[in-house]
Amino acid sequence: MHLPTLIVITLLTNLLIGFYLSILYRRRPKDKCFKYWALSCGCFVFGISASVSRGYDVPAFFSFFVADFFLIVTAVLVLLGLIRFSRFRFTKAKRQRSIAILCLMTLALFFSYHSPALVTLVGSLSVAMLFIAGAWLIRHSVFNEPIYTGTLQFIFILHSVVLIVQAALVCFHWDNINYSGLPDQAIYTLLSHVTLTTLTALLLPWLSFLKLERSLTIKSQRDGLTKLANRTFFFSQVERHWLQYPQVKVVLMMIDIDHFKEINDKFGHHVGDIALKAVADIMSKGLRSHDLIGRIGGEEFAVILYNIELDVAQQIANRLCNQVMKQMAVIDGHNINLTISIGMVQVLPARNQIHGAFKVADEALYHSKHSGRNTVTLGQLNEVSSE
Ligand SMILES: Nc1nc2c(ncn2[C@@H]2O[C@H](COP(=O)(O)OP(=O)(O)OP(=O)(O)O)[C@@H](O)[C@H]2O)c(=O)[nH]1
Repeated sequence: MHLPTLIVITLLTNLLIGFYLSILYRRRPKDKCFKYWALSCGCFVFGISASVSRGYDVPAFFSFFVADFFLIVTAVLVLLGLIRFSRFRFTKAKRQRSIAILCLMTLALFFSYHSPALVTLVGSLSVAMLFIAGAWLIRHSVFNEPIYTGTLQFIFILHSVVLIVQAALVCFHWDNINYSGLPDQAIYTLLSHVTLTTLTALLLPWLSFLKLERSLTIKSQRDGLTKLANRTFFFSQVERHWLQYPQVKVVLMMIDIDHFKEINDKFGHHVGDIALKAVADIMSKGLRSHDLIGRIGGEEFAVILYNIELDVAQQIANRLCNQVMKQMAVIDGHNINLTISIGMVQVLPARNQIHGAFKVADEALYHSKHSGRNTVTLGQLNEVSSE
């Protein structure tokens, strides 16, 4: 492809992506990553435009030092955006070390711009190093989209390889490099460099949309106060599991806080909320990570214990009652003496007992309430028996 045309297309694409990212940043100023990535597109356009001037009668300070400096800043801004995006812990020590390395790169660039070969070597290796750091950063950050982060990591590594090849070509043709630019062979590495930068600029906003979509999905599935599954999500998960694993025995527990209205009336809703969160915490910590816990009403919870024997489930239910009684005696300085009542039933999903199971567990819970509360009642499909 005709090089000037490709460069013009790349510059225009980067300008458009930069403009788009700046609009995103204006709409969501909390997401600082967009600001850094928008600025990085701008710096890239400026850096490449400055380096294009190498074929003309432009001072080497501008066409080499300024151009390569802006390309280094481009990579730095991409990394800063990634740090913001992934909430990577960028400690003070790491920040100081990074600033020191950047100062060294700038100094090396400044002292080498009188030699076209040396400045190109320093510029290429600096940007390659920054992209290796980017790949490392992606690897050590908590991203939830393995395919896209894998692609991004691959692009970063490929980018570093391309720049290292460019540096090698410079070493190889050291004496042929003059102020009008790189040797012919390096044109391909330059092309790869601009293409990979454009790909990165395209992938980054895409990644952030996936992240936003995921966080909205999680919000729609969770109860805002306790962070447990909300009613809709809980029942959809139960149905899904019931259909997917019809042979797995499960135990369903319905859990209700005793005399919760009195706690609200006596101590206020604020204390009631703290108590709800504390009960949810006790359940989350006391159950296995694959069990499903949901807040299905104001002070009512439901739990599905998967693949469990009935006697073990009963022990767990009794333990929960005891833990709540002991740990919830005093909340926020008030003696609230909170307890819970539990109704439970064992179900074999294959027998299509879902709806009946909730009814029986509810009846068992009702039985617990009427037998003095702070107790567990085991229901059986078609009959209810107190423990
Ligand atoms: N603080 C707080 N209270 C809530 C919330 N959701 C529901 N409630 C309260 O929970 C109380 C439930 O009261 P009831 O249904 O009478 O039940 P109870 O007082 O626990 O009595 P028993 O269940 O019979 O032991 C009501 O006062 C609701 O206002 C919430 O998110 N926060």
